[in-house]
Amino acid sequence: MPSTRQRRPSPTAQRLKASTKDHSRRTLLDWLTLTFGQDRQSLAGPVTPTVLNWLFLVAMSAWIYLAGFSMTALYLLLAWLIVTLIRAAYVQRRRRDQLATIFSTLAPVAKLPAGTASHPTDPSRHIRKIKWGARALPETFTATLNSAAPAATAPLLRVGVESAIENLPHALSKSGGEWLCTWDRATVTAQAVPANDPRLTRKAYTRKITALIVQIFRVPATPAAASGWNVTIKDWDSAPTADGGASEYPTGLAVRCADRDLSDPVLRDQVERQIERAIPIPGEWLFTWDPATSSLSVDHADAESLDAKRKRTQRRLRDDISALVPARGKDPVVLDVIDWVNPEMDLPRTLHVSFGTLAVDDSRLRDQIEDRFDAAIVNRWSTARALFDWQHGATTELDITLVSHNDPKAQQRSALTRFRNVTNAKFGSARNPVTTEVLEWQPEISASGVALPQVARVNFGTVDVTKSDTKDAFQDHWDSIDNNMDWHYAWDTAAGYVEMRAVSKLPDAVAFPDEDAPDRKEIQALFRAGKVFIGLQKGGGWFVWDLNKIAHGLIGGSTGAGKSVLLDTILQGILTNRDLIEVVVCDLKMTDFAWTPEFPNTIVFAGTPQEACLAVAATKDEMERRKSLCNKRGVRNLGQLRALYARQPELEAEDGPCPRRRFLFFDEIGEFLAKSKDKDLEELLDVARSDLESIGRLARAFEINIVAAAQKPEAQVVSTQLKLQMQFRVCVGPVDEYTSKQILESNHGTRFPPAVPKGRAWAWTSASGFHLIQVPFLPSATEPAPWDPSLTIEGSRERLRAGLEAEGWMQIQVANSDGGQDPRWVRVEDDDPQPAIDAAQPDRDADRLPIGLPDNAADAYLPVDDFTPSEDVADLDDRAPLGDGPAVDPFSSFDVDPPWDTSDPADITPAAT
Ligand SMILES: Nc1ncnc2c1ncn2[C@@H]1O[C@H](COP(=O)(O)OP(=O)(O)OP(=O)(O)O)[C@@H](O)[C@H]1O
Repeated sequence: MPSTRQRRPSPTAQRLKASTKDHSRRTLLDWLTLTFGQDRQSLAGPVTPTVLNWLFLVAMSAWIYLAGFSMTALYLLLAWLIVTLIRAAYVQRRRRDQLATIFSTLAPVAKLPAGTASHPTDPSRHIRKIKWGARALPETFTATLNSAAPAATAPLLRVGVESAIENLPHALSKSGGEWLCTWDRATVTAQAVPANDPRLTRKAYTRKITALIVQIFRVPATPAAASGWNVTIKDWDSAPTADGGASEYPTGLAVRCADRDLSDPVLRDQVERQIERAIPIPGEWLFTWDPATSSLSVDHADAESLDAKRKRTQRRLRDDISALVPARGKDPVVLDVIDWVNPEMDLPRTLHVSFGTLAVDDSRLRDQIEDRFDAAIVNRWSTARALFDWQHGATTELDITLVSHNDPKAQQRSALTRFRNVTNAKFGSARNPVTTEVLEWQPEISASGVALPQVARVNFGTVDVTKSDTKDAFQDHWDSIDNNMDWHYAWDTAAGYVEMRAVSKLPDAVAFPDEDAPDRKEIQALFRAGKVFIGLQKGGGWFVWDLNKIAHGLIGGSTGAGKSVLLDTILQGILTNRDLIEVVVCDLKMTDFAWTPEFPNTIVFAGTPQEACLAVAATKDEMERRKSLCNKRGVRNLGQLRALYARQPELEAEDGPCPRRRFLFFDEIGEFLAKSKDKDLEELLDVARSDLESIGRLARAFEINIVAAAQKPEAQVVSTQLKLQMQFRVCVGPVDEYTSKQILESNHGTRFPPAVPKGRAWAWTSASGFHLIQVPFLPSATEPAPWDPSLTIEGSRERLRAGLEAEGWMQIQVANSDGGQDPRWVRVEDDDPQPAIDAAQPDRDADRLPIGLPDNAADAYLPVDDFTPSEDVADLDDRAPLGDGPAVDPFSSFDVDPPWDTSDPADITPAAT
């Protein structure tokens, strides 16, 4: 029987058979897995299809056991089997598709291996713990990233994976739910949550914050660079929303910044501002930077908390100062509060500002920064003031200290600001600013409650300060700073600056010093050196008329202002120095100076115009005599002649004693020189006028000096020629502009402060310019001080008499033309006492009238032994009125108590009385 050989199935048939077998097995597996294990989406509470399937089987088993197997049971079982089989085939296939989708979506970002075409990667090896929901869509799953994936090592880069997950459909997609990702190192668990899940708000915040950190720190997207970065939300809080709900917000962030340098203040500032702007929260973000660990902690604080206030303060001050610096250069302006006034306040005590290499060394810019910053401080804290301490080096640093507005330093600053602004506004311009600096402050606040400089300097830049109008205007302005003191001005017009030093106020009245007072001795020493003390000058020091430089003087002023008193002080020097000086007194009124003939060196007293004309003529002759004497001895002036005689006494023995300095003294010269109706007199006057002009022109070398007083020295009376020679002028008391011009050739006579005290005058020499002075009070006869009757001022007559007595002179009485008697002085040792001037005939007897040198002059006057002034004396009026010294009362030894405490030279504050 032939064996029938069975044919082997074809490969296609074999593959079909195997596939059918696989399919059947997978269908069975799918059915078993889904029906009895994984059909777990909830139908109602804990009831899931799997639970129903198990319940159905249990119920069927119980039924068959109790009722026996029946066809109904069979049909039911078959129906269930078919339904579950179909469901399993459909659901499991869809789930596999979903899993494949999840895998294929995540594989690129999670760097998951895709496998090969023949051996594709099984997605369930990487996507695990899947919980399926409705419509075969995932509800949760876990994926473990490949260690090469950026998100596996760099938390800030997880957003790529999360975004991929968020694109996947899930069981709650339809109802608007979202994926929520939680990370455990490289493992991400995705969970679909409903749209109203509060964690979604946190997710949004976290995502935004992370993106912000990446953006503001420019975190590189490479795993290596980003691995040290992390952002953690420390905690959350919720705030009520407008619709009555509540919304969550983060209350703390911890940012780890790999090895980024966090010490850069600009970066910090930018980060802080951006975080605040991007993540607004109810309250305030506080930033704690730790450059050592490269970490930043951002914490929420109540907006009204101290820390929040301090942060805002620091931020605003930083903005204030930054706004004041022109944005030049790269360096930012960084302000830090170093410490606070006290632990409970947000008022800073010290601040530090770093300007880096910004160009802020221009003093104007610095002043502007200081003024405006100070204004900002005052705006914020009305009682606080800022003090500034600049340090310029490679970088510019500034320490700012806030102090109370009562602090002396603060007052100094605000005073300086005021001076600076006013001075600049008045004298400067935008192109040419005038800068004011205070070199030294007075230690005390002034009576008016402001800080005042002791020494200040104003630099005028290119403003022309050679003009006296500009100088005067500036001095008037500066004088108005305070009424309790004066200023000494030292101008350097070439360099364009003036330095002011606070000095004692010019007193309203001061007595001429007592004869034994040091100031009197100094005045005397000056006089003997040819320097006539005139008065105390405003700004400190004495106004001294140097006869060696300026020969003739004119004193004008309104009646009763103190002209005669000034002339008395000059006469006092003349009459005291009998050995050196002689004087011709012309007093046509015969009132104020009628007492002068009593004294030995009044060689002529002229009381009528004729006498005065004679006196002038005789003085002119004397000038000629002196001139020819000098010519004879080949010297140019009397000083040289005196020196020659000192070297060669035999010459003096031959010529006779060297002539003394002669003063030609006129009271009311205007009245004397005015045109006379008397023809003879007018002829004499004409000669006198021209004699006076030549004396004015030539007499300096021969030591003849004119001192003339006139209320109104009008040009038609006192000739311009003569006035031109009188380069020492004084205007006592205020006068109108016309008179001022007659006296001073300027309007200074109109420029007196209100309530002019007696003896206040403008004095001028061509050498020293104008000075406001106070003439000390010296009456011709002892009388009470007009400003204080309890003080008695010894008159010049009494002083001179005492001096004569002390020197061995004796007063005698001589008959005068009125039948009375006048006093005269004679040397006691003289055999034949002979007064210098006969009282009865003051000028009518040429023999006895010593116009020129009297024959007995050598006996009558003390020897000329100390004429040559010592250097000290010669320099007395050149001394710096105040120098570096304090504001000194130049007549501190006077009887009048000055209105301030002279024991403390720096103290210009009026003493409490
Ligand atoms: N330096 C002074 N200090 C204080 N008081 C003064 C001073 N000078 C003058 N007086 C007061 O003013 C009065 C008038 O002064 P004085 O006689 O010198 O004025 P005068 O200008 O010479 O007036 P006249 O032109 O009328 O002679 C004095 O009696 C005195 O009371």
